[in-house]
Amino acid sequence: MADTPKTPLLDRVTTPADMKQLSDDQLIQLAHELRAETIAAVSETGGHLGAGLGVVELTVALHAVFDAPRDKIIWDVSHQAYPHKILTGRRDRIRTIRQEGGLSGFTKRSESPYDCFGAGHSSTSISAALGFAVARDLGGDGENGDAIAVIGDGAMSAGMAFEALNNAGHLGKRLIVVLNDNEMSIAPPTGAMSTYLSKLYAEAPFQDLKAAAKGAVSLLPGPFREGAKRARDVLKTMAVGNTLFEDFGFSYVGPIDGHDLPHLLPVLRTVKARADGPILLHVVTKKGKGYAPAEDAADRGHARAKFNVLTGEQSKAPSNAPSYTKVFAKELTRIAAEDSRICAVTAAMPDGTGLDLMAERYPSRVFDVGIAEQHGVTFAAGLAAGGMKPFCAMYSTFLQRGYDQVVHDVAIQRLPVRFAIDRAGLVGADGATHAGAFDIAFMANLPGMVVMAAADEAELKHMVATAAAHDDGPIAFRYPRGEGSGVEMPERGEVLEIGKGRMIREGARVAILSFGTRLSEVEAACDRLGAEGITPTVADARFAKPLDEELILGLARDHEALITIEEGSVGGFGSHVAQLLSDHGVFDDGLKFRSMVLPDTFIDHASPAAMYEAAGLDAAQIEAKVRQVLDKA
Ligand SMILES: Cc1ncc(C[n+]2csc(CCOP(=O)(O)OP(=O)(O)O)c2C)c(N)n1
Ligand SMILES: CC(=O)[C@@H](O)[C@H](O)COP(=O)(O)O
Ligand SMILES: [Mg+2]
Repeated sequence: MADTPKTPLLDRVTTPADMKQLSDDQLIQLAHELRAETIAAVSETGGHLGAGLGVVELTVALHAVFDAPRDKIIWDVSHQAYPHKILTGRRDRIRTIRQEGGLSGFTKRSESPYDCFGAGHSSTSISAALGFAVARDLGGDGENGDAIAVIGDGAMSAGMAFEALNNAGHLGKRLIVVLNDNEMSIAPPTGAMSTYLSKLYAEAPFQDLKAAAKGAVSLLPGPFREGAKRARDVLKTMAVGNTLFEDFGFSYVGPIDGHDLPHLLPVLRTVKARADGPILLHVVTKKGKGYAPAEDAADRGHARAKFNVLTGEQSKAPSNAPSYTKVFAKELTRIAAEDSRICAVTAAMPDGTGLDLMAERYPSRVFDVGIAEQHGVTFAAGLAAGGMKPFCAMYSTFLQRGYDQVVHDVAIQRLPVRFAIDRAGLVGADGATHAGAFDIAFMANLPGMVVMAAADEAELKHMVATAAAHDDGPIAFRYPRGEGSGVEMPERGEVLEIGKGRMIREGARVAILSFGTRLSEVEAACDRLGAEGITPTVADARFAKPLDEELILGLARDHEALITIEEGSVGGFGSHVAQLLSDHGVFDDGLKFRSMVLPDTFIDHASPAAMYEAAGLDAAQIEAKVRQVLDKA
């Protein structure tokens, strides 16, 4: 693996059509080359590794058997789609993946006709595939292709996947669902569904079937001769019967070894030849397959920084500042030691939210509900109603999925659920699907919801303590991905007064009211302006709801101009401040008001700094805004 991989077959494949010329033996060789190329590419860029390695053979088989882009192959989450990208005309750009201006780390319709449906969030593939199947049958775009959803066992834990199965079973359309079961989510999967899937292949005569299938294929002189008949026999033997999926109206085929192309190819060919309704093919794979440092890692190489291919060692930028996630998790664990009613909920992100730290100490008070944000929020509401103090720790972008539950189950009932909203703002390489752009707007609009944003990691510590102490209704605090700014850390978080901001520096003429971690950029801008004698006042709002009315109205009264800034979309903090000023008739007195928010576009992946520059929210653009309101632009 140290040398540049030799890829004679991969060099011949510029689109999946080129694979139709290859024999089954050559497809096996192609899979080897594709795996080597995937490892080599991700070692140079970083990104999602383990899931892609687990579906190398499946990717080859699907593209060899089906005819994309006429047939629609829909990758759930699509973090496993790197091999698909390599085979579908993007090999020359695969080393740009997740970099500014480069390929997306997920499927994206605007990137390629082979990415027929974009993703990033999980468990959407069956619904989308069913939509394609129905559109096909209604003559939508005149195409007649198959719709194939490839969904992982983790993604299958989500309610949305079952809503789709339920609907698909009822409609009875020809639809192919490939369940890629690697017994892993990002962390080991939890829940009854995971246990059920494991039982399916533990109980099936898996090895025997595998041998039978191999035998059937080896009898064939050529890959296609009598292939359909033989594979049909294989299929007949393999259908297990009485599975949950059959009760949903699907034909169930499997489980089969997803790394065994001589097994996979004839089964897929037969599925293609014979499916006449919804069919679920249960494929068993290994996340990280074929690369020891990934296979041996606890997360099976889910995501990696750039790494050394020989050793698997990752390169990481050195930093002394703690990550926001760790600060949250440590403070919560400290408080949990003092209060046995503190508990926490994660939706399949125990490491990402830091709750694995708390789970080490208090396993019975940390709940991983699977990829089930909707359930997670209502479960937290139930915990709160039952007298516990739940922290619902979710990434901003994934909390979107639980929004009705936030409104209906938490806010309307004024239940004291504490929302720890991680990955708030622009996250970088994961791009638009993962940007935490909307939570300020969608949380602060809810009556009775307290909404805070941490300006730095010390502030976050205070906000965790504040949330723990807040029993009078729901409360949310947001913080970004990555490391803090290295500020001095208090021993323990202080409980903040609800609805009170803080003054950072007193100046004249222009006041900048910051909500969240743009504060450091605001300070940098003011330092530069100070050299020219322009000295804005700076305040940290801390709360978007309730607003610190005294502070804000005072700033408005004492300055010619007021600028708000936040790492969120329009409709958030700035809008609430504008409403307050309007309610108090402040604009009538001639205040110049500017609200700096994310632009009304989805910003493509790049470094967070580059994304904020594109968004117009960096120090230089804050400086320009101050000059502009002072007519000194
Ligand atoms: C709605 C939503 N919640 C959480 C995530 C984060 N996430 C990305 S991949 C993943 C695990 C998916 O597991 P699985 O579907 O089994 O795929 P595998 O990585 O095992 O191939 C999770 C939890 C997400 N993408 N979307
Ligand atoms: C595919 C997916 O949704 C996750 O793997 C996500 O990329 C994790 O993001 P963090 O790296 O911010 O935890
Ligand atoms: Mg999985």
